[in-house]
Amino acid sequence: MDLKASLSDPALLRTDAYIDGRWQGTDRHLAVTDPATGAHLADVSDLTPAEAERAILAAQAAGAAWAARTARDRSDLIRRWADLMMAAQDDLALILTSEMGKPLTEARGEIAYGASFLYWFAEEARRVYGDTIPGHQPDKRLLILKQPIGVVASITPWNFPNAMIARKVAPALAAGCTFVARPAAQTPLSALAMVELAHRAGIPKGVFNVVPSSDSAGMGRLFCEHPVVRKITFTGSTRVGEILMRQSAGQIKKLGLELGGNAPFLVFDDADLDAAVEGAMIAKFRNGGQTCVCANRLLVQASVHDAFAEKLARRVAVLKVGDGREQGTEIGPLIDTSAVTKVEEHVANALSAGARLLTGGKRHDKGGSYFQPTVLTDVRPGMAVMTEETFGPLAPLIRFETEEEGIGLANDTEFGLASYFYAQNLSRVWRVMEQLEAGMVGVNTGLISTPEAPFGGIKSSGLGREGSKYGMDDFLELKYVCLSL
Ligand SMILES: NC(=O)c1ccc[n+]([C@@H]2O[C@H](COP(=O)([O-])OP(=O)(O)OC[C@H]3O[C@@H](n4cnc5c(N)ncnc54)[C@H](O)[C@@H]3O)[C@@H](O)[C@H]2O)c1
Ligand SMILES: O=C[C@H](O)CS(=O)(=O)O
Repeated sequence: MDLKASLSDPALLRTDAYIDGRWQGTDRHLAVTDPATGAHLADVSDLTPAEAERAILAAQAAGAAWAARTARDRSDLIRRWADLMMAAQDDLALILTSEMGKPLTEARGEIAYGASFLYWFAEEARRVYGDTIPGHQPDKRLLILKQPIGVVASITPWNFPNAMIARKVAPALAAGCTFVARPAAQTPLSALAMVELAHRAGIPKGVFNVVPSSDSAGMGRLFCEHPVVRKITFTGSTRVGEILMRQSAGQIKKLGLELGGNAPFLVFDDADLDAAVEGAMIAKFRNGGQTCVCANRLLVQASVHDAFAEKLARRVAVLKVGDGREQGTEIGPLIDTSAVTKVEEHVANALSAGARLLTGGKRHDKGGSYFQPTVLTDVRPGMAVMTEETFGPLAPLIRFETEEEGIGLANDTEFGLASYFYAQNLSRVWRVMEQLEAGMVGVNTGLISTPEAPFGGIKSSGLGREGSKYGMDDFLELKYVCLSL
């Protein structure tokens, strides 16, 4: 498929780096391929860390003027950018599905989700309030100023190639910071289309820069070790988050870490089972199971287990697997064949230890990186699916007897990002929500992400929050002024 010819605005398909307001090519390129077909989509500039440093210096040069603009100015520019993103929703979704694989309906949803962070922080920009504090002496006046951190660098994953950048760049620019984004090498086209639209919106040169690169580790070291970069905002695995923490410790660099998950999805005996099944379908199979907040373990109270398992397996068995561009596709290809191998290994590990297959369980007949949506039951502690993030369309069911046992199983993980449970008894709802060790809890819902709410986790799932009124604080420094009259 000729992606550029398929766009109503072919100029959105950009392949060079965007630094200091200019498109800049290199003599090395990284190939972007279509996970649905394996077809070559584009060759994108592949920057070395030395070349990417130009973006850091451009962001530094642009910083003072951007911070000096009124909040209203920054707000208007960010909102105009969001308007342009929504006007280009179909093209941006086609670019996203082509490089990442998710169904077009979900890609369109991601563009709206990404834009919603721009709209949200366009408003928050104008509400960065300081404080005055009653003085400790008659001639003292105490002030609190909130000022932008400075140059921010982002490293983001392939699974939400628009929204994961939008959720970071929006508060950063709203706060008066400038930004250098290094997108995942698998999905740079979405980031480059975003910055094309930022350029059209009038975001000044140097404020938002995008540096594609296949040198993940090298770019990480550049951001961690460069003194001009004052904050790194990372979304990805806990493994890499730990590397970045170690690498940036020498400069006490501010970090925002949105890391791995292992979300429990509890179904109690007083749950509405039909609602729980629909919630599980969203929480488990959205983006083919390739989201950090996916239900990784489905914990079902024994008395309702068989009824829930039968309903769920029936729904999963008829999910339409295919190219994300085909009408009606519900499950696209996984990002690559190594992702398929991981799902296969989790299924084999569970079956060999006594789990039972209810539906799916194998690579899809379509070949490539397609996998059958799968439900296992009789899963037990000690199996890989209980401790590792599967990141694919695999729903493992685990029985539990008592509420206490269910909560104990849910919390038995190093992670603490999202969690979900279905119950109707009000006292139980309060008990469970208070005891779950997670940054986010969905009660009788499988979809919790929204810009109004703080997104983030505890334990090995990360540091900080993105979105909500709390999301601005991560891009601001507090300055205390003691004024003597
Ligand atoms: N908490 C969240 O909001 C969130 C969102 C999406 C994905 N994730 C997590 O991300 C993981 C899946 O995404 P992934 O496979 O792309 O994760 P990953 O950690 O392998 O890669 C994430 C990004 O880091 C880069 N990277 C890899 N090694 C690096 C290094 N040594 N130094 C600097 N950067 C490096 C990658 O190129 C990519 O751009 C899962 O664990 C998922 O839970 C978390
Ligand atoms: O996995 C990445 C995203 O954070 C998931 S969500 O769309 O924000 O829920």
